[in-house]
Amino acid sequence: MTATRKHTALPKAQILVEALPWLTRHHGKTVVIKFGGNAMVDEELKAAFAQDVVFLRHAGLKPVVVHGGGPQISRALDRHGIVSEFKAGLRVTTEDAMDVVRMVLAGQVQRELVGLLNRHGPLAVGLTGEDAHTLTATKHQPEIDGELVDIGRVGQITDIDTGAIQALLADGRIPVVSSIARSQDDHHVYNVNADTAAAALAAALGAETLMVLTDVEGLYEDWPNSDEVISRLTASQLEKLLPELSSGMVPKMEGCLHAVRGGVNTARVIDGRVQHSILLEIFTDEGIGTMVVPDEQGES
Ligand SMILES: Nc1ncnc2c1ncn2[C@@H]1O[C@H](COP(=O)(O)OP(=O)(O)O)[C@@H](O)[C@H]1O
Ligand SMILES: CC(=O)N[C@@H](CCC(=O)OP(=O)(O)O)C(=O)O
Repeated sequence: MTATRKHTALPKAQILVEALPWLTRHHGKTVVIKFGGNAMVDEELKAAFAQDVVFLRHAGLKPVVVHGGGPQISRALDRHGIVSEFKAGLRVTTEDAMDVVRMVLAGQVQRELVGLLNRHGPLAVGLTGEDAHTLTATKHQPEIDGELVDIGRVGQITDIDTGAIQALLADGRIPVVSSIARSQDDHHVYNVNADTAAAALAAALGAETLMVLTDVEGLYEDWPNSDEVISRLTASQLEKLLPELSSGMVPKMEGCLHAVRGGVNTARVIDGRVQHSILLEIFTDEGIGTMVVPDEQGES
């Protein structure tokens, strides 16, 4: 009986041992995980995401969650009779739309993730970039066809104060951040793309890794004509590719570039629709999805 039990438990022990090199490399390190709204497919997946994050925390890492909620915002705007429009991958955000964005991100999506994480103990604390000056922004006007375009209350991050997040991490908590920023004069709030916010936070926190969970397998080489995923590229290679990218991939890959250039060791875009995609990263040397590395790490 005991021998049988030992026999069936052995593969499980081996699996834990296989994770050891990754866990050793990341012990005590900060990992910023961006959970995209498109990757929040169903309840099971969201619960599995929470388990993975709690696992990392108990394995000695310091996970910081930055969440999106694009589709959830679009649905809520629709209910308010506001049509969603995107320019340069960013939501055109009127004053009225901003109220809805804030309500959905901070009041719904963030609360839900905090709840799922806290099923495992008193770990997660939610905040938005407005809290403790975490994210300060000015109005962002993207350049489209050589002209600056007004897209309303969309913010470009100018300052980051990591104090509140660092304090939570030091206390063993898991910060869950909504991508809303305050203006310098504190008169209004801005809608910040969640990929951009996650990347900026990863750089400011000196994170080891940025993981971006989305609804595709990674960066496709020739999207939408082929589903060949680029598995690894350097910051310079990515920089050359940026002008060719479209829609949601623009802020995502710009964010990865910003993070890696800002000192983050690796930035990864992975398929959040796959259950336990974060843990799968731990058990595969080259990882899944697309990995962006600093130029010094070259091609391999
Ligand atoms: N080269 C590309 N490779 C993969 N996806 C791309 C590419 N170019 C554009 N996309 C689009 O970007 C989307 C992901 O961005 P987005 O919709 O903002 O997701 P999220 O909610 O996770 O931030 C994909 O679903 C795909 O439609
Ligand atoms: C300025 C801007 O576009 N903000 C985004 C914020 C949410 C987000 O980025 O969510 P995903 O990561 O799920 O796309 C928006 O309003 O949709």
